[in-house]
Amino acid sequence: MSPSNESSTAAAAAARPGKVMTLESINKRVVNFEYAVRGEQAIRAEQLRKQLADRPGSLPFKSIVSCNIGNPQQLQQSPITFFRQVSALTEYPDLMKPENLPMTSKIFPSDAIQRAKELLVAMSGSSGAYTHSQGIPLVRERVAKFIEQRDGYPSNPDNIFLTAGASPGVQTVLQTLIAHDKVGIMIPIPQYPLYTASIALFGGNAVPYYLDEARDWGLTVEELSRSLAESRSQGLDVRALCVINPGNPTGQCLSLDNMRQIVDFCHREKLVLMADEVYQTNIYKPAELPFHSFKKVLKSMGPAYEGVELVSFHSVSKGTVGECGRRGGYFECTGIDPQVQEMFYKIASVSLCPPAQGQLMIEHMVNPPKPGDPSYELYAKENTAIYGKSRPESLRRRADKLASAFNTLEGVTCNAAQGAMYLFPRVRLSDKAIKAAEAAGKTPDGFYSMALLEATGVCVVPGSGFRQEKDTFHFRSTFLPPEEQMDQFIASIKTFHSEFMDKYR
Ligand SMILES: Cc1ncc(COP(=O)(O)O)c(CN[C@@H]2CONC2=O)c1O
Repeated sequence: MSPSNESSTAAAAAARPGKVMTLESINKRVVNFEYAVRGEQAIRAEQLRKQLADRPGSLPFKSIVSCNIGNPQQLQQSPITFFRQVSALTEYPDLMKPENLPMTSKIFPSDAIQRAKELLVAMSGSSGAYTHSQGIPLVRERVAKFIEQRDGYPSNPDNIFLTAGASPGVQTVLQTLIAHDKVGIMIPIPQYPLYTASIALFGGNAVPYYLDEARDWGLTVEELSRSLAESRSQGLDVRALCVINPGNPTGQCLSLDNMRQIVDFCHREKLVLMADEVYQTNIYKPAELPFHSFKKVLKSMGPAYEGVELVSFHSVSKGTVGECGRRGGYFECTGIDPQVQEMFYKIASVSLCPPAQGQLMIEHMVNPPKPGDPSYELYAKENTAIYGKSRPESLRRRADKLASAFNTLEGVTCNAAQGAMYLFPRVRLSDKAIKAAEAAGKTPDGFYSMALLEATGVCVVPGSGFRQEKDTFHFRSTFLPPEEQMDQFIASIKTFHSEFMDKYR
């Protein structure tokens, strides 16, 4: 190394005596963004889970109940058998070799074997191979067919991008939209923190519009207009409106009229509509509030709305599939400039491809066994057990039972869940509790949620993690614990709440 290089190296080392990467030196956006669903409570819950494993009986409860995350299979929701049979066969194709088929056919139904063979061909022979960056063409064709059958309007596989869950799809679109630091993205409050976290990471501005708790978390165009006018008056270049339907954390479902108003609003105000529809099969009032996709609503409004730019997101993480860890999702582009779609493809190609097994799970979700297939009877039974159509289904019962229990608690009100998998009760806390929270350096609902965890093992997410009306306090809980555990789960919350309220009167 030449003397001048040596001196520059020494100077560089002297200028930075410690680590290259420190909280002071790394990207401030990374330091500053927050994602509450796996925040302080979740981290503490894992510590307590480990303590219980290492020292059983050392805590006032026997187990941690993770109600902080919509993770159905962590709370004993069983996977759909057919989906796992196909996954197993695609992961170990030797099972389908002629010499093994007599044994395999005793365990795997013929339609699972046939589906696995078909999908292996679509994946150039192995689930270990990279796939097309936009996703396996056959799977995208099946997603398009599912969308056509659901909505009654054409869908083009070339406008569909398979992703490692809906999250990276949302991030791809936000990253593409946020071209400078004055870009605004409208998000609901309360909101799922994927949006605020991603907007912050990409250097944009979250533009809040408030859902109305008194009206079942209703969304009004008046509020959208207020929020948009205010942010534009502040010089923001507002480019998109994010809608989560059914809502997370609030569980509301939009009416058809409300959806038409939202599409018209985006049309008038030239906003990209980002429709997060990952809970589209978690619908608990199908008669009064069935799910309508924004794709269908937009197309039903006729040629005057052809120019509206819509991106719709779906996932295998929710509904009766609940395969969160497999990382499967997709987004469909409607009215998006083809050259911009090429940019989405370019972003996707940097990560090479979404997980193959995640893509296969998408195929199973949109193309499950049909009546007459050997696996249909079992599929229909399993699907009904989790989310029946003809009777009050399990998830719906749990949602109503837990909401009713919350509404019996002193100072608590809770809207019923119309969809999704969460309840978002409001807790009215005493000044004494609020002061104790401040003294502990926590938000009031963070203080309450942590006390709940320490006393009962129930892990929820403080409402502050989703943002909320000023001076209101909430927490978000899933209603996923198995029905047979619900009574004990509710009893522990009731006991805790009564003791907490007495302590801080
Ligand atoms: C509204 C919404 N959109 C997107 C996602 C991302 O899903 P995938 O990336 O897994 O497809 C979630 C996940 N829900 C989180 C995870 O569990 N609890 C939550 O609130 C969500 O609630």
